[in-house]
Amino acid sequence: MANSQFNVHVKVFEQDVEQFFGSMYHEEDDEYISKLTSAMTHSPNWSTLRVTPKSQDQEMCMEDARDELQSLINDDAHQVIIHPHIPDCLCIQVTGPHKVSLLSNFVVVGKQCGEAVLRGSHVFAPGVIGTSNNIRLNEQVSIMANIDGKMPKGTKVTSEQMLTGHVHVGNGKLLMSREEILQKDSKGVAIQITQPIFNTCSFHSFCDSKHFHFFPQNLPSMLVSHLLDPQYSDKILDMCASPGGKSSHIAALMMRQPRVGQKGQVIACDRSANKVKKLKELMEKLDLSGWVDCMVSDGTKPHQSLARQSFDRVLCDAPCSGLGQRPSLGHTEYNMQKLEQTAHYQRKILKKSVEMVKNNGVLVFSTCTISPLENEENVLWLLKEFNGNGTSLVQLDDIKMPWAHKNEYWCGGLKKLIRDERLMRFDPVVNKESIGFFAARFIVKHFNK
Ligand SMILES: C[S@@+](CC[C@H](N)C(=O)[O-])C[C@H]1O[C@@H](n2cnc3c(N)ncnc32)[C@H](O)[C@@H]1O
Repeated sequence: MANSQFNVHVKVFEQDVEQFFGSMYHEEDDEYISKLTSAMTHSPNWSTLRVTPKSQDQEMCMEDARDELQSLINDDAHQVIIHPHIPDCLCIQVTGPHKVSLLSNFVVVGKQCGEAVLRGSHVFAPGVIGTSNNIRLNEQVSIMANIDGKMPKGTKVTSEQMLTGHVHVGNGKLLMSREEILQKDSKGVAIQITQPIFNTCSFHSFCDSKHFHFFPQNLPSMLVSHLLDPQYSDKILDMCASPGGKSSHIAALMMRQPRVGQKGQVIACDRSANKVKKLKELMEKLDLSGWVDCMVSDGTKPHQSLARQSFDRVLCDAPCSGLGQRPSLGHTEYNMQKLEQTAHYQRKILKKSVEMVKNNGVLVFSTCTISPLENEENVLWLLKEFNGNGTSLVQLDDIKMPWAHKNEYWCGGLKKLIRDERLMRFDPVVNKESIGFFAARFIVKHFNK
């Protein structure tokens, strides 16, 4: 049963951030902010997986991929659909919010764990903070997410404590005793979700059928690699590549392009050595090591082995505030000052990204946030910084963007850009199918003097 009462009373954004968004998004809809905060606590209504044939020589037949995924899921309630516009995307509908009854016994989890449950995960032992008294193995319990983060681990919790500061995120079956769950270094699934608020098939890592890899990836992230439009012989730089979703997608697209010229290459960089190690492991698992080279490189000062103006295409999928991620139980770690700092940091990486692109090459910039400081404002900054008066000119590419924002929530100079439909902006209020996201594609020219 759908629960129209799923109005989670959490503060989604800090007050100054909410005020700022309010000042940016107001013209046609003065209820926009309340719609936005409600949308942020809800799940997108599709789960999406990217499909890649396991062998380079195998044809990409989406009907076969859909059938193989459907049999892998083995559940008629979750129908797999081929996305009507994205050639390598399969979708599974998310239903909800469902009405789930509050039970007398419960387990309290941290905010992040609660968000993971809303996104389809079971509860893993490290995410548990406390429990009600006398919970028993195999019984049904309610899962309550602690929002303020103030409850100490190991608390025996009373129902009165649940009246404020907690959100009911689903019910499940207890698979471990209280002692097992709360002991140090406890691992594994502690509660198996049986009654989710949002119901979907959840995939936490990629899975395989006989002929296909299925890689869980959100819909706009998939579009980014299509926007980059990699060709078979391209040399491509991914400035911020971990955990590797887009690098692996770019390589998968490249290898299926007409084989003109020499085989190309993706250089997948990240600042963190540990993340680069995991990136390499992922590329090996996906049989992409022959296409993707992974290296430690800080985007604010790229590694000296990476020659300037040598890449056909550069992706700057910048570290961001993540304010588009949903369902969310609050993005309150970001105030305006932090948003400004994040946008500033992105500019440093963007500037270096421009330097790495060949003359007449392509740059794609993307974030998973809805903060205009990091998105539209950074686009305006980039166009001004490289306006051709110096040694480089950066221009928005003259293509119509899929999913460009058609509604004019934006004011001032930004509105013109939106009208031009040259920015891809997923808005959680408008785009029910996805998280909040942003991307833009540029052509870079250099005048070497
Ligand atoms: C949005 S994530 C990238 C997601 C990735 N493109 C994908 O599709 O899987 C941003 C990444 O940037 C990395 N990062 C942060 N600062 C960086 C820097 N100065 N240079 C390179 N990478 C950086 C972080 O480690 C993080 O993994």
